[in-house]
Amino acid sequence: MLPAGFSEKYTRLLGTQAPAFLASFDAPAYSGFRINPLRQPAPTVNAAPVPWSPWGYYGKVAGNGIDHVAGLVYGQEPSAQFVGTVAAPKPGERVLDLCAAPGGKTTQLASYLGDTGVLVANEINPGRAKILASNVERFGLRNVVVTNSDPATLAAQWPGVFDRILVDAPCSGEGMFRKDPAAMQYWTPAYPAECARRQREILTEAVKMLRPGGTLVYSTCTFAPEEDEQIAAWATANLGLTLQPIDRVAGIAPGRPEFAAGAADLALTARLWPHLVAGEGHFVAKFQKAAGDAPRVKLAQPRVVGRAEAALVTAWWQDTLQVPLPAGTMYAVRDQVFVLPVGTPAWDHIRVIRGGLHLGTLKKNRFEGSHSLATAYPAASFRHVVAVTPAEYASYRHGETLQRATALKAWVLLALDEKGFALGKQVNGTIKNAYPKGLRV
Ligand SMILES: C[S@@+](CC[C@H](N)C(=O)[O-])C[C@H]1O[C@@H](n2cnc3c(N)ncnc32)[C@H](O)[C@@H]1O
Repeated sequence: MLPAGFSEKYTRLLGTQAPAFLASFDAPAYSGFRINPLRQPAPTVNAAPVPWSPWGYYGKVAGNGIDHVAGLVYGQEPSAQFVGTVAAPKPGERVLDLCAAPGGKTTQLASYLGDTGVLVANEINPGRAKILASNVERFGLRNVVVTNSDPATLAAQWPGVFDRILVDAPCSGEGMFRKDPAAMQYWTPAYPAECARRQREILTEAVKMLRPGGTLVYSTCTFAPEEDEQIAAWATANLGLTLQPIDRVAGIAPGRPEFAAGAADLALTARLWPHLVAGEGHFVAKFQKAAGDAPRVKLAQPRVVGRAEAALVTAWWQDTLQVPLPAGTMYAVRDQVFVLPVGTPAWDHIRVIRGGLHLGTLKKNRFEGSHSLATAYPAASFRHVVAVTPAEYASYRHGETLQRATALKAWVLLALDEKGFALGKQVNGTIKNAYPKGLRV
């Protein structure tokens, strides 16, 4: 049942449209997924496309299925996919996804960037930041830096640094009531105003990090005018931002100027109403920051790996993969080796969870490649690919070893249906399990 006060509020706001809006809560929620355009092979999809999302489809993905585990798909509610479509980074840009966990929009923004530029995906909550990093790894992303800091700390370090910023704000979540009824328990008539206070704080910091002329996309999954048009009106009045038009398709409605002070430009924002689109509730606004002189960006300078360490990495790589080591600075954090995405800004005061592609771990006189490589590179990039059966796939993900009667002694990629999902070390006919403990099921 909808919370007390909610139906009255929207009956008042929506007038003749209110019955259709309220009736939509009795219909089932939509689910969707996106395929990963950066990975091969593309999964076989037998589903209707989401009209506003280039890689999006209606339907569910199985969490333990190979397409999900191998990072070929990401489950994401269809309306949420519109946010990435509006943000659509251009190749080579430096992009910030400020409120990023669990990573739906991050993985979508990365699909636009391809393997170019740098995407900083930040999440304030430490537990959620780990989930974000895990999804970035599963999706095989190489040019993503995952951070776990608050917006003010980031803004102090990164003034004017980003070409494009997404603020997918924490909100009252009214648009998800149908998908996740538990979200209703937090709702009170005063909750949207509380959320709006936090959204203004986040946007105040976000805009400091945007370069002059840069693009900021703000989104919520709520219907509340306090968090939608009223925030957009406040941002244009106070943050030097100008609203930009959004291409609306398939029932996506314009924002409602009358829900705020009435400024006509609020109609440039977009609303996804569940009685008008095949999806849940969402709001999106796209802004441009006033032009000006771009500040000089100080780039990250982590500890570059020494010659002897680099030789260990290169030897392991050449034994295991038949594509070149990725371009970019190879650096180490203690014994962990990463490749820094080109253009990564200096991160001295920021908590970095994953700074680009994780190559692996330096051990005594040897190197061991990271699980990340299993999804960052297609099967054809590996020298040794071991095809597994569905039963072996399940047992390996459980932590078991596998047997193969060959004399091969090498790191191998394990693949189900040619979809790589894990590395393993084959010695004396046994493939030792290298599946990360945190991912075992
Ligand atoms: C709507 S969710 C983000 C969903 C994500 N963009 C996605 O597509 O998977 C909002 C996120 O903002 C985070 N958050 C909460 N308070 C915040 C704050 N004060 N500053 C920045 N982020 C915050 C929450 O932890 C949550 O992960």
